[in-house]
Amino acid sequence: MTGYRRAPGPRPTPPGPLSPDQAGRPTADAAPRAGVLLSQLATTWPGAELRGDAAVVDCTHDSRQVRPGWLFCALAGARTDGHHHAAAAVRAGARALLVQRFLELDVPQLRVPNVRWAIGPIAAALHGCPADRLSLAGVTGTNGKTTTSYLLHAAFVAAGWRAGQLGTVETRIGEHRWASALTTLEAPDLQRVFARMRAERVKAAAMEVSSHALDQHRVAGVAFDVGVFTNLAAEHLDYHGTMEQYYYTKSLLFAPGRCRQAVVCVDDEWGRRLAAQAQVPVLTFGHSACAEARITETRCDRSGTLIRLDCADGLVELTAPVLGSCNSTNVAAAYLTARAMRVPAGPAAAGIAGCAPIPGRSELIDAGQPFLVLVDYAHTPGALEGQLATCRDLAARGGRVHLVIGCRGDRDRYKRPETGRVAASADTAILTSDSPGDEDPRAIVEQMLVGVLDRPDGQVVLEPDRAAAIRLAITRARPGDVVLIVGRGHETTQQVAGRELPFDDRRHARAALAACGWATGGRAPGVRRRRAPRRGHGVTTGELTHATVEEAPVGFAAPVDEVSPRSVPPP
Ligand SMILES: CC(=O)N[C@H]1[C@@H](OP(=O)(O)OP(=O)(O)OC[C@H]2O[C@@H](n3ccc(=O)[nH]c3=O)[C@H](O)[C@@H]2O)O[C@H](CO)[C@@H](O)[C@@H]1O[C@H](C)C(=O)N[C@@H](C)C(=O)N[C@H](CCC(=O)O)C(=O)O
Ligand SMILES: Nc1ncnc2c1ncn2[C@@H]1O[C@H](COP(=O)(O)OP(=O)(O)OP(=O)(O)O)[C@@H](O)[C@H]1O
Repeated sequence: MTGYRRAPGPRPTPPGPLSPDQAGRPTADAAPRAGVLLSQLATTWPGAELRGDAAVVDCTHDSRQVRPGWLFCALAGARTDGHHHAAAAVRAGARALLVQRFLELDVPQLRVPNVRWAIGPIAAALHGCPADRLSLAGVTGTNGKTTTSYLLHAAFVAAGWRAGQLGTVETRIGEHRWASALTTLEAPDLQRVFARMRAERVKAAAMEVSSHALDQHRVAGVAFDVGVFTNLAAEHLDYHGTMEQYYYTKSLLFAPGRCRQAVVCVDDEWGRRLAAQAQVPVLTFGHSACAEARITETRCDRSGTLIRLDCADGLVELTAPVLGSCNSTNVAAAYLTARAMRVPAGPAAAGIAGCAPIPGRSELIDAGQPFLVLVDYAHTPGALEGQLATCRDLAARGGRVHLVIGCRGDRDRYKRPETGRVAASADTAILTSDSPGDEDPRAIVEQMLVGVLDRPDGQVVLEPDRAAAIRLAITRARPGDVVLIVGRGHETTQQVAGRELPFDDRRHARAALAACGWATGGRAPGVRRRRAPRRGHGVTTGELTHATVEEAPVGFAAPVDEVSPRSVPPP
């Protein structure tokens, strides 16, 4: 994206205090602001055509979000065209429109050739380009974005910086936290958050950048100090079409103007290609011999991961309370990015070492039971393979691994047989539902079965009811075993037949443990209570400042296709 420059004239005042809306986005409260003239915003986009003029105080791409005095940006989408919703936006108080074609509506309008391309820079200009005054890291890749962002955020905090974070799980501004609806916010929401960060004196932020966001220009108007690439594996191909296109979209983060320097993991072919092609300064890292910063050793146990990293700081030993060897590159990415952003080495390492548990990422559920229960967000066959290897390492000698896994509905169907094949290497693979959406969960499980046809009987169990699958895994576990529940991680709802229904793997795991006599503070008869969990583990996480949906009662366990429509407020 080029053609971006700051709007002339006075900067608008920062937005008022934010409050979470129902979808979990921080929203500006209706604080009166002078606003920015449409004619000023017009100068940010070459070729923009103006009809009328008015000062606008904020902007949105969604007519349902409009507040009095805002600019409504009409996006032509895949399902509907924002231009059809402009009249509703005006009725809701929109003072002006950003359009691709002038509309017969009596409000000032700014016409640009493509609203998607312009919306980021215009939203940035409207808020006074707040990202320009933040130190920003953008993390992209198929796996590891969330984990790396949390570790990086912890490094900022350890340096004494006021910090921000944006990603799949939540948005954090200093001590404020909001649950996320998207990995990367839409441009108007993103710029509003940056403005709030500036108003709250945030110095640096770690942000996940999804391929959807890059494709949809959500980060247009943002220049990252550091762009981080973790890895690439087949995902979202029903959106991007091919791996080549997926790679190309990810690589947009590393274009000059979008990031100033790149920190690239070269453990896969895509990272090596990116490092060779990027037109910004690149620091390569990973296990690979060609990496400039090389991980020379990785050790994992129940307390977390330790790596030795041979880098510009010398041979650095880093620990992080994140389980699993897949995290070695996340730890290295966080450290190297923190250093590139001028976090001193000591605080960078200390912050990563002291990072709080990351919701739904190898999260331990500890009710004192003599086996491990892990809830994780693995959703690619490669990530699952890594988690299973970790679980085998964590199991006691002779211990078994019981896996609960499904594949999401309405997307990435091609992953199902391969996921089934990898799943079948667990001692017990319980194939179940995972947010089936409009698909029949049994049909999804059958597609996973294609990959496990050659597995011996008894290891693979079909249980489309996810709650029952979790209970089954936990009742099968013996001392020294590991129960791995993957796919939903931090998520607290799933999509079932057009409805968003409450479901939290962690709650169901705790309920199943309690049903077996294991509960925090309690003790199953005849079994000795394990010692207290080590630092960073066994802690309930994900307690955000609001819930987007009501929770189902613990133990809610109706079969997935018999769940009644309840508890879900409209979006
Ligand atoms: C598949 C996908 O990416 N869809 C995105 C796309 O939707 P779309 O083209 O279908 O939009 P649409 O529904 O036709 O609406 C067009 C426009 O009309 C507006 N509208 C619509 C109705 C109305 O009453 N009023 C109104 O103004 C909409 O707000 C929109 O601006 O354009 C919309 C506006 O930019 C996005 O919000 C929407 O993301 C949806 C919410 C979504 O779920 N995206 C997911 C897939 C996503 O982005 N995920 C990634 C992470 C992926 C991962 O790693 O797992 C993320 O960054 O979160
Ligand atoms: N560097 C990595 N390489 C491979 N697998 C990883 C890596 N980091 C994490 N994983 C696995 O992928 C899962 C998702 O990790 P994480 O949430 O950090 O990635 P993400 O890129 O943010 O994915 P999402 O956008 O879906 O949240 C983890 O729960 C873990 O199983």
